[in-house]
Amino acid sequence: MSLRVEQLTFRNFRNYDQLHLSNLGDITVFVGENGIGKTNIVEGVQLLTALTSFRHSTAEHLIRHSCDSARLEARVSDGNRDLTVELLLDEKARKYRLNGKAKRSADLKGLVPSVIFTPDDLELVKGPMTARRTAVDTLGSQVNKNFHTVRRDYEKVVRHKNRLLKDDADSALVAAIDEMLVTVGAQLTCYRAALFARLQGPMSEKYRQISGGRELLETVYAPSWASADIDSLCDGVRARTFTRDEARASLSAALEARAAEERRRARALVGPHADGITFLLDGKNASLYASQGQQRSIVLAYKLAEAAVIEEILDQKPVLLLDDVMSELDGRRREALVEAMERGSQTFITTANLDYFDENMLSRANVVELPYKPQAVEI
Ligand SMILES: Nc1ncnc2c1ncn2[C@@H]1O[C@H](COP(=O)(O)OP(=O)(O)OP(=O)(O)O)[C@@H](O)[C@H]1O
Repeated sequence: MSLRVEQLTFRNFRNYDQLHLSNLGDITVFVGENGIGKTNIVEGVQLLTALTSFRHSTAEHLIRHSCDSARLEARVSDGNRDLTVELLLDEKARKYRLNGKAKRSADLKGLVPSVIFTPDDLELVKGPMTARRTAVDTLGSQVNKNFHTVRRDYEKVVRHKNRLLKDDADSALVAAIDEMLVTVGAQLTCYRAALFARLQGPMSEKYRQISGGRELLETVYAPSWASADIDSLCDGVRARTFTRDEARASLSAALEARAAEERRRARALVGPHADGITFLLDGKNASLYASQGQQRSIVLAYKLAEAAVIEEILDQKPVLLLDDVMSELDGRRREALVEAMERGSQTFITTANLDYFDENMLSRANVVELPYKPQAVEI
């Protein structure tokens, strides 16, 4: 059985002086006026489950104004195990503890996975490539600790390389960092490609359900050494996977071919930070051609596929965090979400208006009305 969040306690987190929520059931709906602190709760749960914040918040943002530190705690249980996950924040550090023992965040990844869905997620389709890479990497980090470590190491290598190129450093130094880039970059590319291969099927299938089978959704993962020109990507490339040695060889060749250009532009152009991820609707780039409604459906299909992949890899249903998204979905898309909840994922939902929820769902939910001044909330 999957671990579920049973209790939440926040101290000096965002606008909460104290927040204590107990007896959390399958579905909890937080309802309240704009600016009351609904999203803050979802962010807190994400920090205690996915161990990251979709707002990419710093300690300064997370700690309640004029306080020095914050503490967040989740009691989780699967009926056999009772665990306490804590996050302690101050200006200098972000420390996690499990049952009182200090843990690196990498060690807790995947313990209580979550999938978050917010209105800003439209960026996943219409935003820059980096939004799609980040989404895939965040998922990868939850399902595979090594993915998390390799991605962090890779980011350090690229930062270092960019510094060298900016300083017009000696070519021996650039060659040395390129060697590291090939080793770490090939690993990251292989992890991404493998994860993508798992996501593709469920994503297309969820989209088919949501759209009533009217359009075909495909996803293309193009490593930085391949052409980013969608029109030139044949079916073979769409489905491509490769071994680590093949990735190393392709990365090395691309680095060599573009070395002069990297020197001229004084930045790293080859490597997983330049990989392309594209959604295609009936063969056309969805970022450019899909309507707003189609883009929303792609995001929803992606999120539902994420939940399916997490469950498949970790054998654990992820917690669903739905921040103010019900109002944006039409009946068919809402049904797809409700169906995912009914498959047993614990769900936290925020809304300013309960009218978007059907009676049947509300009757099964724990509805928490946040008070006007929610500094101290005890439920
Ligand atoms: N570090 C902080 N210290 C104190 N208050 C904060 C801090 N960070 C954010 N807030 C407050 O939290 C509130 C916003 O909370 P949140 O984003 O959760 O609102 P919401 O209920 O989701 O609103 P909406 O329905 O408009 O999306 C704002 O009033 C903001 O001033």
